[in-house]
Amino acid sequence: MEIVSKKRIWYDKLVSSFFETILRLGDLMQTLILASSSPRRKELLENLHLTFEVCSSDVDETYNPDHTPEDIVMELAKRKAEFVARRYPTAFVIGSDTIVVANEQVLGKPNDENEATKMLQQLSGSHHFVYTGVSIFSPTKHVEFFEKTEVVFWELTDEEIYSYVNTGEPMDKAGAYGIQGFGRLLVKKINGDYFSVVGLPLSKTIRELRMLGYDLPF
Ligand SMILES: Cc1cn([C@H]2C[C@H](O)[C@@H](COP(=O)(O)OP(=O)(O)OP(=O)(O)O)O2)c(=O)[nH]c1=O
Repeated sequence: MEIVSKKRIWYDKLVSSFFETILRLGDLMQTLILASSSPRRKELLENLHLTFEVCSSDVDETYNPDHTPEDIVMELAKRKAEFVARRYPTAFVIGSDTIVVANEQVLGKPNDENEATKMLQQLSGSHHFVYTGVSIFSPTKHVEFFEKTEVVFWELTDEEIYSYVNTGEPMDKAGAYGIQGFGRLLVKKINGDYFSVVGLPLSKTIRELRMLGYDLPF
């Protein structure tokens, strides 16, 4: 009788340590997913030597123009992250969205070179705001936030705008410029987070990830 119960105890211990090991392995294998097709966002995370997957989310990006810019970017970021988080509920998923706001007008990505030229004419010689919304799903929680950065452009000549549009750089970027590329030559100064203009407020995103329980290697 005593032998049976000792065997039982030994067996129970074995089973529980097996499950503990599985749980610990689960913790070790935390998966991070960037829900974006933006090469810039991918590069920003890669520069931190983080291990992550990229999963673009093909969501509808229409929004209610009566909403505030911060609500628009957070809503779109959430849509992107949620789409991927539904498929991978145990992962940490980051979604992000960037828009440019000049004179209360929202500028997204230009549809053609003509539109890019008009956007740059509008930004020339004045200031605008870049809003980036971030939405992060953890296996148990969701957080979202936005960053607002002021960017001031030099007065641009028609030739400058023409040759910048000809580089092709404006075409997949909100406001028709990339501050990380040739577009840096159009910028007189910025007030706020540079990385947010490129598409992902890095330090705040990493801080939020850590608070959600994601183990970072630094
Ligand atoms: C203002 C500015 C925007 N951008 C980019 C960042 C974003 O990629 C893009 C804004 O479009 P988004 O719709 O935010 O992103 P995306 O379509 O490129 O990628 P996804 O929706 O899959 O996440 O503009 C720059 O790269 N540099 C800049 O200076």
